Amino acid sequence: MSDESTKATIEVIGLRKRFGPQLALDGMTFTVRPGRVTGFVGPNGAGKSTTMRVILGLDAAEEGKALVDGVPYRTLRRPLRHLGALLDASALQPSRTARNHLLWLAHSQGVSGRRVDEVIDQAGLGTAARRKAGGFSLGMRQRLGIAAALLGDPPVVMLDEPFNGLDPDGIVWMRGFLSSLARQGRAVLVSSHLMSELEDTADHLVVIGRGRVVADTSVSGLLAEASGGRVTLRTSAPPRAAQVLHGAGATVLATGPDTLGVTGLPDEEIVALLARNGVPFSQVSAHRATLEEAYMALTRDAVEYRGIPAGEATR
Ligand SMILES: Nc1ncnc2c1ncn2[C@@H]1O[C@H](COP(=O)(O)OP(=O)(O)OP(=O)(O)O)[C@@H](O)[C@H]1O
Repeated sequence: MSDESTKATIEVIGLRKRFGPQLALDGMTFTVRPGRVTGFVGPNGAGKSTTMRVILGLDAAEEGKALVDGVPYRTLRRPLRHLGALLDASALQPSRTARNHLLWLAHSQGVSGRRVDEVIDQAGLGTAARRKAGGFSLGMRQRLGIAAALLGDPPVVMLDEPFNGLDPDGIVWMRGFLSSLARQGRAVLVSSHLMSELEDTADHLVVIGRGRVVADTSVSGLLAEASGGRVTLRTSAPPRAAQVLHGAGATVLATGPDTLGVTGLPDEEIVALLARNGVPFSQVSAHRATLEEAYMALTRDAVEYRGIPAGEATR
Protein backbone atom coordinates (compact mmCIF):
# COMPACT_ATOMS: atom_id res chain seq x y z
CA MET A 1 0.00 0.00 0.00
CA SER A 2 2.97 2.29 -0.30
CA ASP A 3 2.54 3.52 -3.87
CA GLU A 4 -0.46 5.82 -3.64
CA SER A 5 -0.66 6.56 -7.33
CA THR A 6 -1.32 2.94 -8.31
CA LYS A 7 -3.28 1.95 -5.21
CA ALA A 8 -6.09 4.47 -5.45
CA THR A 9 -9.00 2.66 -3.90
CA ILE A 10 -12.13 4.69 -4.58
CA GLU A 11 -12.28 6.88 -7.65
CA VAL A 12 -15.29 9.10 -8.20
CA ILE A 13 -15.19 10.67 -11.63
CA GLY A 14 -17.59 13.35 -12.85
CA LEU A 15 -20.78 12.00 -11.26
CA ARG A 16 -23.99 13.78 -12.20
CA LYS A 17 -27.35 12.77 -10.82
CA ARG A 18 -30.79 14.35 -10.59
CA PHE A 19 -33.78 13.55 -8.45
CA GLY A 20 -36.56 15.15 -10.50
CA PRO A 21 -35.71 18.86 -10.69
CA GLN A 22 -33.13 18.52 -7.90
CA LEU A 23 -29.52 18.25 -9.09
CA ALA A 24 -27.99 16.08 -6.36
CA LEU A 25 -24.54 15.48 -7.93
CA ASP A 26 -23.00 18.03 -10.23
CA GLY A 27 -19.71 16.65 -11.54
CA MET A 28 -18.56 15.09 -8.25
CA THR A 29 -14.91 14.04 -8.61
CA PHE A 30 -12.38 12.85 -6.01
CA THR A 31 -10.10 9.95 -5.10
CA VAL A 32 -9.81 8.18 -1.75
CA ARG A 33 -6.31 6.91 -1.03
CA PRO A 34 -4.99 4.24 1.32
CA GLY A 35 -3.42 4.84 4.71
CA ARG A 36 -5.42 7.88 5.65
CA VAL A 37 -8.81 8.98 6.86
CA THR A 38 -10.54 11.10 4.24
CA GLY A 39 -13.32 13.22 5.68
CA PHE A 40 -16.23 13.69 3.26
CA VAL A 41 -17.81 16.84 4.55
CA GLY A 42 -20.62 19.08 3.47
CA PRO A 43 -23.82 20.64 4.70
CA ASN A 44 -27.10 18.73 4.77
CA GLY A 45 -28.23 17.89 1.27
CA ALA A 46 -24.78 18.45 -0.28
CA GLY A 47 -24.72 14.97 -1.83
CA LYS A 48 -22.68 12.81 0.55
CA SER A 49 -25.11 9.92 0.89
CA THR A 50 -25.99 9.97 -2.80
CA THR A 51 -22.30 9.75 -3.73
CA MET A 52 -21.82 6.80 -1.40
CA ARG A 53 -24.89 5.07 -2.76
CA VAL A 54 -23.58 5.51 -6.30
CA ILE A 55 -20.18 4.10 -5.24
CA LEU A 56 -22.01 0.99 -3.97
CA GLY A 57 -24.16 0.74 -7.09
CA LEU A 58 -27.36 1.34 -5.08
CA ASP A 59 -28.13 4.46 -7.12
CA ALA A 60 -27.22 5.02 -10.76
CA ALA A 61 -25.59 8.24 -11.95
CA GLU A 62 -26.62 9.78 -15.26
CA GLU A 63 -23.02 10.69 -16.03
CA GLY A 64 -19.59 9.75 -14.71
CA LYS A 65 -18.40 6.66 -12.91
CA ALA A 66 -17.37 5.37 -9.50
CA LEU A 67 -14.67 2.71 -9.24
CA VAL A 68 -13.51 0.54 -6.35
CA ASP A 69 -10.04 -0.89 -6.92
CA GLY A 70 -10.40 0.16 -10.55
CA VAL A 71 -13.76 -1.49 -11.30
CA PRO A 72 -17.44 -0.76 -10.58
CA TYR A 73 -18.43 -2.15 -7.15
CA ARG A 74 -21.20 -4.25 -8.67
CA THR A 75 -18.74 -6.22 -10.78
CA LEU A 76 -16.69 -7.36 -7.74
CA ARG A 77 -17.16 -11.08 -7.07
CA ARG A 78 -16.67 -10.81 -3.30
CA PRO A 79 -17.41 -7.14 -2.64
CA LEU A 80 -17.05 -7.33 1.16
CA ARG A 81 -13.40 -8.24 0.65
CA HIS A 82 -12.80 -4.98 -1.23
CA LEU A 83 -15.01 -2.42 0.44
CA GLY A 84 -16.82 -2.46 3.76
CA ALA A 85 -19.57 0.12 4.10
CA LEU A 86 -21.92 1.44 6.73
CA LEU A 87 -24.66 3.52 5.17
CA ASP A 88 -27.72 3.02 7.33
CA ALA A 89 -27.22 1.64 10.82
CA SER A 90 -30.91 0.85 11.16
CA ALA A 91 -30.76 -1.73 8.36
CA LEU A 92 -30.61 -4.88 10.47
CA GLN A 93 -32.76 -7.82 11.51
CA PRO A 94 -34.30 -6.76 14.85
CA SER A 95 -35.15 -10.32 15.96
CA ARG A 96 -31.64 -11.74 15.39
CA THR A 97 -28.83 -11.41 17.89
CA ALA A 98 -26.02 -9.20 16.67
CA ARG A 99 -23.72 -12.22 16.44
CA ASN A 100 -26.22 -14.24 14.41
CA HIS A 101 -26.71 -11.26 12.09
CA LEU A 102 -22.95 -11.18 11.51
CA LEU A 103 -22.75 -14.98 11.10
CA TRP A 104 -25.48 -14.82 8.48
CA LEU A 105 -23.67 -12.03 6.62
CA ALA A 106 -20.35 -13.87 6.85
CA HIS A 107 -21.90 -17.04 5.49
CA SER A 108 -23.45 -15.21 2.54
CA GLN A 109 -20.03 -13.80 1.62
CA GLY A 110 -17.91 -16.88 2.18
CA VAL A 111 -16.26 -15.38 5.26
CA SER A 112 -15.32 -17.75 8.13
CA GLY A 113 -17.28 -17.75 11.41
CA ARG A 114 -14.01 -17.10 13.27
CA ARG A 115 -13.83 -13.68 11.66
CA VAL A 116 -17.20 -12.82 13.25
CA ASP A 117 -15.73 -12.92 16.75
CA GLU A 118 -12.76 -10.84 15.60
CA VAL A 119 -14.97 -8.04 14.26
CA ILE A 120 -17.18 -8.17 17.38
CA ASP A 121 -14.02 -7.39 19.36
CA GLN A 122 -12.77 -4.74 16.91
CA ALA A 123 -16.08 -2.87 16.93
CA GLY A 124 -16.29 -3.04 20.72
CA LEU A 125 -19.60 -4.90 20.74
CA GLY A 126 -18.55 -7.18 23.60
CA THR A 127 -21.29 -9.14 25.34
CA ALA A 128 -23.99 -7.10 23.58
CA ALA A 129 -23.30 -9.30 20.55
CA ARG A 130 -25.45 -12.00 22.20
CA ARG A 131 -28.43 -9.65 22.49
CA LYS A 132 -31.14 -9.04 19.91
CA ALA A 133 -30.18 -6.14 17.68
CA GLY A 134 -33.73 -4.76 17.76
CA GLY A 135 -33.13 -3.41 21.28
CA PHE A 136 -29.85 -1.69 20.42
CA SER A 137 -29.27 2.04 20.89
CA LEU A 138 -28.21 3.96 17.78
CA GLY A 139 -24.62 3.89 19.07
CA MET A 140 -24.66 0.08 19.36
CA ARG A 141 -26.25 -0.17 15.94
CA GLN A 142 -23.38 1.89 14.55
CA ARG A 143 -20.92 -0.54 16.13
CA LEU A 144 -22.81 -3.50 14.69
CA GLY A 145 -22.78 -1.84 11.27
CA ILE A 146 -19.05 -1.30 11.58
CA ALA A 147 -18.49 -4.92 12.60
CA ALA A 148 -20.40 -5.96 9.47
CA ALA A 149 -18.34 -3.60 7.30
CA LEU A 150 -15.11 -5.16 8.57
CA LEU A 151 -16.14 -8.80 8.02
CA GLY A 152 -14.28 -9.21 4.74
CA ASP A 153 -11.16 -7.44 6.14
CA PRO A 154 -11.52 -4.92 3.31
CA PRO A 155 -8.77 -2.48 2.30
CA VAL A 156 -11.42 0.22 1.86
CA VAL A 157 -13.91 1.27 4.52
CA MET A 158 -16.69 3.77 3.84
CA LEU A 159 -18.92 5.06 6.64
CA ASP A 160 -21.83 7.49 6.25
CA GLU A 161 -22.21 9.74 9.33
CA PRO A 162 -20.81 7.17 11.78
CA PHE A 163 -20.75 9.75 14.60
CA ASN A 164 -24.55 10.09 14.54
CA GLY A 165 -26.11 9.01 17.80
CA LEU A 166 -22.82 8.51 19.64
CA ASP A 167 -22.29 9.83 23.15
CA PRO A 168 -19.02 11.69 23.94
CA ASP A 169 -17.23 8.44 24.86
CA GLY A 170 -18.47 6.89 21.65
CA ILE A 171 -17.16 9.84 19.62
CA VAL A 172 -13.71 9.49 21.17
CA TRP A 173 -13.78 5.75 20.49
CA MET A 174 -14.87 6.29 16.88
CA ARG A 175 -12.06 8.80 16.24
CA GLY A 176 -9.43 6.40 17.54
CA PHE A 177 -11.00 3.53 15.65
CA LEU A 178 -11.00 5.35 12.30
CA SER A 179 -7.38 6.41 12.78
CA SER A 180 -6.38 2.84 13.61
CA LEU A 181 -8.01 1.57 10.39
CA ALA A 182 -5.96 4.08 8.41
CA ARG A 183 -2.78 3.14 10.26
CA GLN A 184 -3.38 -0.46 9.16
CA GLY A 185 -3.08 0.89 5.61
CA ARG A 186 -6.77 0.99 4.77
CA ALA A 187 -8.45 3.76 2.82
CA VAL A 188 -11.13 5.24 5.05
CA LEU A 189 -13.88 7.51 3.72
CA VAL A 190 -16.08 8.97 6.41
CA SER A 191 -18.86 11.47 5.89
CA SER A 192 -20.06 14.10 8.31
CA HIS A 193 -21.95 17.37 8.20
CA LEU A 194 -20.04 18.53 11.29
CA MET A 195 -16.41 19.34 10.76
CA SER A 196 -15.80 19.27 14.51
CA GLU A 197 -16.45 15.51 14.54
CA LEU A 198 -13.45 15.01 12.27
CA GLU A 199 -11.04 17.12 14.33
CA ASP A 200 -7.95 15.03 15.21
CA THR A 201 -9.17 12.22 12.94
CA ALA A 202 -9.22 13.16 9.27
CA ASP A 203 -5.89 13.49 7.45
CA HIS A 204 -7.49 14.63 4.25
CA LEU A 205 -10.73 16.41 3.44
CA VAL A 206 -13.05 16.36 0.48
CA VAL A 207 -15.38 19.25 1.19
CA ILE A 208 -18.53 19.35 -0.92
CA GLY A 209 -21.44 21.69 -1.47
CA ARG A 210 -24.37 21.42 -3.87
CA GLY A 211 -23.19 18.21 -5.44
CA ARG A 212 -19.65 19.24 -6.25
CA VAL A 213 -16.23 19.36 -4.62
CA VAL A 214 -15.43 22.71 -3.01
CA ALA A 215 -12.02 21.67 -1.67
CA ASP A 216 -9.86 18.54 -1.84
CA THR A 217 -7.04 19.19 0.58
CA SER A 218 -4.88 17.90 3.40
CA VAL A 219 -6.11 19.01 6.80
CA SER A 220 -2.77 20.66 7.55
CA GLY A 221 -2.87 22.60 4.25
CA LEU A 222 -6.41 23.80 4.86
CA LEU A 223 -5.59 24.98 8.38
CA ALA A 224 -2.45 26.78 7.21
CA GLU A 225 -4.44 28.58 4.51
CA ALA A 226 -7.26 29.53 6.87
CA SER A 227 -4.78 30.71 9.48
CA GLY A 228 -3.41 33.15 6.90
CA GLY A 229 0.04 33.45 8.50
CA ARG A 230 -1.21 36.01 11.04
CA VAL A 231 0.84 36.49 14.21
CA THR A 232 -0.27 38.38 17.30
CA LEU A 233 2.44 40.26 19.18
CA ARG A 234 2.09 41.69 22.69
CA THR A 235 4.70 44.33 23.48
CA SER A 236 5.19 47.32 25.82
CA ALA A 237 6.86 49.19 22.91
CA PRO A 238 4.45 48.95 19.95
CA PRO A 239 5.92 51.79 17.83
CA ARG A 240 9.47 50.42 18.11
CA ALA A 241 8.33 46.86 17.39
CA ALA A 242 6.31 48.04 14.38
CA GLN A 243 9.32 49.93 13.04
CA VAL A 244 11.64 46.90 13.32
CA LEU A 245 9.15 44.46 11.81
CA HIS A 246 8.11 46.85 9.06
CA GLY A 247 11.77 47.28 8.21
CA ALA A 248 12.01 43.51 7.73
CA GLY A 249 9.14 43.50 5.24
CA ALA A 250 6.18 42.64 7.50
CA THR A 251 2.77 44.28 7.44
CA VAL A 252 1.95 45.53 10.92
CA LEU A 253 -1.40 46.65 12.30
CA ALA A 254 -2.21 47.91 15.79
CA THR A 255 -4.91 45.63 17.19
CA GLY A 256 -4.96 46.96 20.78
CA PRO A 257 -3.04 49.29 23.13
CA ASP A 258 -0.23 46.76 23.50
CA THR A 259 -0.92 44.30 20.68
CA LEU A 260 0.06 44.23 17.03
CA GLY A 261 -1.14 41.97 14.22
CA VAL A 262 1.76 40.95 12.01
CA THR A 263 1.67 39.25 8.60
CA GLY A 264 4.47 38.43 6.20
CA LEU A 265 6.93 37.00 8.72
CA PRO A 266 6.85 33.65 10.53
CA ASP A 267 6.59 33.77 14.33
CA GLU A 268 10.11 32.46 14.98
CA GLU A 269 11.60 35.18 12.77
CA ILE A 270 9.60 37.83 14.61
CA VAL A 271 10.98 36.58 17.94
CA ALA A 272 14.54 36.63 16.60
CA LEU A 273 14.18 40.14 15.15
CA LEU A 274 12.72 41.64 18.32
CA ALA A 275 15.37 39.98 20.50
CA ARG A 276 18.19 41.15 18.24
CA ASN A 277 16.90 44.74 18.34
CA GLY A 278 16.24 44.76 22.08
CA VAL A 279 12.48 45.27 21.69
CA PRO A 280 10.57 43.95 24.74
CA PHE A 281 7.68 41.55 24.13
CA SER A 282 5.63 39.23 26.31
CA GLN A 283 3.81 37.13 23.72
CA VAL A 284 4.20 36.09 20.09
CA SER A 285 1.53 33.69 18.89
CA ALA A 286 0.65 32.47 15.43
CA HIS A 287 -3.10 32.54 14.76
CA ARG A 288 -4.30 28.96 14.27
CA ALA A 289 -7.69 28.62 12.66
CA THR A 290 -9.87 25.79 13.90
CA LEU A 291 -11.07 23.21 11.43
CA GLU A 292 -14.56 24.57 11.97
CA GLU A 293 -13.48 28.12 10.97
CA ALA A 294 -11.76 26.82 7.85
CA TYR A 295 -14.84 24.82 6.92
CA MET A 296 -17.25 27.71 7.46
CA ALA A 297 -15.16 29.87 5.16
CA LEU A 298 -15.15 27.18 2.47
CA THR A 299 -18.84 26.34 2.55
CA ARG A 300 -20.22 29.85 3.06
CA ASP A 301 -21.54 29.95 -0.49
CA ALA A 302 -22.52 26.33 -0.66
CA VAL A 303 -25.02 26.15 2.19
CA GLU A 304 -28.52 26.07 0.84
CA TYR A 305 -30.95 28.65 2.25
CA ARG A 306 -28.64 29.82 5.04
CA GLY A 307 -29.90 33.18 6.25
CA ILE A 308 -32.37 33.63 3.42
CA PRO A 309 -35.63 35.04 4.80
CA ALA A 310 -38.74 32.91 4.24
CA GLY A 311 -40.20 33.42 0.80
CA GLU A 312 -36.94 34.51 -0.82
CA ALA A 313 -35.45 31.05 -1.35
CA THR A 314 -35.20 30.47 -5.06
CA ARG A 315 -34.84 26.67 -5.16
N1 LIG B 1 -34.37 9.53 -3.00
C1 LIG B 1 -34.36 10.83 -3.21
N2 LIG B 1 -35.39 11.46 -3.80
C2 LIG B 1 -35.38 12.78 -4.04
N3 LIG B 1 -34.36 13.60 -3.71
C3 LIG B 1 -33.30 13.04 -3.09
C4 LIG B 1 -33.25 11.64 -2.81
N4 LIG B 1 -32.06 11.39 -2.20
C5 LIG B 1 -31.42 12.57 -2.10
N5 LIG B 1 -32.16 13.56 -2.64
C6 LIG B 1 -31.77 14.97 -2.75
O1 LIG B 1 -30.43 15.01 -3.27
C7 LIG B 1 -29.65 16.00 -2.60
C8 LIG B 1 -28.44 15.32 -1.96
O2 LIG B 1 -28.90 14.51 -0.88
P1 LIG B 1 -27.92 13.61 0.00
O3 LIG B 1 -28.79 12.81 0.90
O4 LIG B 1 -26.99 12.89 -0.88
O5 LIG B 1 -27.15 14.72 0.82
P2 LIG B 1 -26.23 14.55 2.11
O6 LIG B 1 -25.03 15.39 1.87
O7 LIG B 1 -26.01 13.10 2.39
O8 LIG B 1 -27.13 15.20 3.23
P3 LIG B 1 -27.31 14.81 4.78
O9 LIG B 1 -26.12 15.36 5.51
O10 LIG B 1 -28.57 15.53 5.12
O11 LIG B 1 -27.44 13.33 4.86
C9 LIG B 1 -30.58 16.67 -1.61
O12 LIG B 1 -31.09 17.83 -2.21
C10 LIG B 1 -31.67 15.66 -1.39
O13 LIG B 1 -32.88 16.29 -1.04
